[in-house]
Amino acid sequence: MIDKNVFRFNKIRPVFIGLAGLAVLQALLIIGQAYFLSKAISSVWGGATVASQLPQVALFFVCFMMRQVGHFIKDKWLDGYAYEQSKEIRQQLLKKVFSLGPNFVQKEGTGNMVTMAIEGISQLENYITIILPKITNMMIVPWLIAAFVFTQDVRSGVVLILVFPIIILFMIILGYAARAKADKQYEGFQILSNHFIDSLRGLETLNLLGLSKRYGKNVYNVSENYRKATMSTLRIAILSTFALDFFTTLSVAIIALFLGLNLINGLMPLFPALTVLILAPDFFLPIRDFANDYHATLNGGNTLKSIFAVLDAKESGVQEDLSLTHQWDVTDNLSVQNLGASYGEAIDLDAIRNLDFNWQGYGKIGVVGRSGSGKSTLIKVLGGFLNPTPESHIEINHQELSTLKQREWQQQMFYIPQDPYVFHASFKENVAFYVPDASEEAILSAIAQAGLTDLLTELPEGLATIIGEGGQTLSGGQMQRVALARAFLDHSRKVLLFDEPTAHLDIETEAELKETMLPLFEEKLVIFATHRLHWMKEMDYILVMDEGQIVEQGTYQELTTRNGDYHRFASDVVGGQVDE
Ligand SMILES: Nc1ncnc2c1ncn2[C@@H]1O[C@H](COP(=O)(O)OP(=O)(O)OP(=O)(O)O)[C@@H](O)[C@H]1O
Repeated sequence: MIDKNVFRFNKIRPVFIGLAGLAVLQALLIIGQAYFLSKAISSVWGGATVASQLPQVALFFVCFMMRQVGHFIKDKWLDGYAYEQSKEIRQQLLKKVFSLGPNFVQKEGTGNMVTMAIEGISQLENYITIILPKITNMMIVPWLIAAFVFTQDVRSGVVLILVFPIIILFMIILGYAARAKADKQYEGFQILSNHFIDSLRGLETLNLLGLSKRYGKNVYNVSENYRKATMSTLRIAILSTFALDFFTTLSVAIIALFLGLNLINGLMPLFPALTVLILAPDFFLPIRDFANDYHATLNGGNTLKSIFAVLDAKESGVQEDLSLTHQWDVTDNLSVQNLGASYGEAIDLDAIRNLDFNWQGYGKIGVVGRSGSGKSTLIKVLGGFLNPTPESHIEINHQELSTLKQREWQQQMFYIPQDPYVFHASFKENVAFYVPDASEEAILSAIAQAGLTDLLTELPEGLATIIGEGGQTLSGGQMQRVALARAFLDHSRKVLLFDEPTAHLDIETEAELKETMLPLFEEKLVIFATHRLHWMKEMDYILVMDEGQIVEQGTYQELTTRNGDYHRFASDVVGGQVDE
């Protein structure tokens, strides 16, 4: 009934103890209410004056008011707790997603992760504020009421105790059916989220290909499936509410019948009969309350399970403490042997394998190869965004590492992917991303070096213009130049990993930028993956990749004089066989 993941919330024990205390108090107040009300009515019935019963009526009101105050305090307290917990879990979730990296998000689906962090967390709040108190009430309140009823009329107590397990049994049977439906509904929800984000991202492509209508139909079908799954879960939820209402009303009616017959036959005085009759609906109230939100319990349970599954996801690759306390310099050494990596266990062939190379100090290493040869994968492994296979050997300054996901390494590294991300923030903030306290003068100079001055003059609010999604949109080439401007601004990072940093630029623009980029490469370790061979002349060393392996390596001189893979690749490029 209670999802065991709940016990992983912070400070949940005191919460359960508090809820249990409040449930006991509530049960006592319910009993008090019934007791004083029946006392007053039965005394007036027995001939006492109304005035003489005023103290009983006042006590009834005190119990009634205290119940309401109890509810209010409980709601306030749980709201605060739920808010704190959801904030904490959201932070943990984001931290975990960051450390699991982009491949994990890609595998799980961006839409799914977004809805989990937003909608999922609000369901979790719901679970804490609504479901937990209802479950605790259900476990405590009926038993205290039943105990009191036994002191008044044993037969009524027996009826209550007999009906309770029948209702629970019914709930379990319906619960099993509802769980299967709720699981299906949750799965549908995840598919819908992924489909929706996917279609928003691909809107431009779909429009261009004239497929937006067909794809729209696809989203419609997925949402229809989700609607059907929701309706089917609701059907079971409504059925269970109806069944519970039916049984509880029937039980109250049976008790009323017994009490009525006893009263008519003079076997029982009015006071206990009235008290039991007032208490009987309150005995069933917690279970009815819970049943009304049973559907939300299942959803909350599913969300908890998926959130904690992400939090428990194993981060492959242990974080050894890399002892690199200074910025990369001429004395430092990077060596990889038998390096391999894959994107998932299901994929048979590793995206890269058996890579060996060794580098000391500064220098420019070019990585070339056909599309799909593994250049980006190598850069991702070197950047620590993708873990290598367990057979790989990586060493920095002869320190063996199982992954390059090392804070000390990543903090001195600068990475430009094929499609750099521009955040929804001002132009200035985007450029000063790595150096937030850079002076305006330095930012303007970096912008000029990246060839973005023209864009800046066109932006309505200059440096303060919001760019990125929801702001001024930039072209692929402009985004790459923003990423380059970030690199021009940050002189402290000595390791540059570039994955086709100029892929979205035309040849003329690239030639212009190349002049400003080359000085940036001085006194740095640069690993530069590209299709465009003219960069290779500037490189100190070249790795030629094909089908996930380094097929040739050496200096530009060596490779151009040798009639090897580089030569063949270069002639294919010149001959137009390779898409540049
Ligand atoms: N996210 C991913 N999930 C699964 N497989 C992938 C993923 N990214 C790349 N691959 C596969 O890994 C192999 C190497 O791809 P990679 O992107 O490293 O090549 P590349 O040389 O950088 O190509 P390009 O120049 O087109 O970017 C390819 O077979 C590709 O299909």
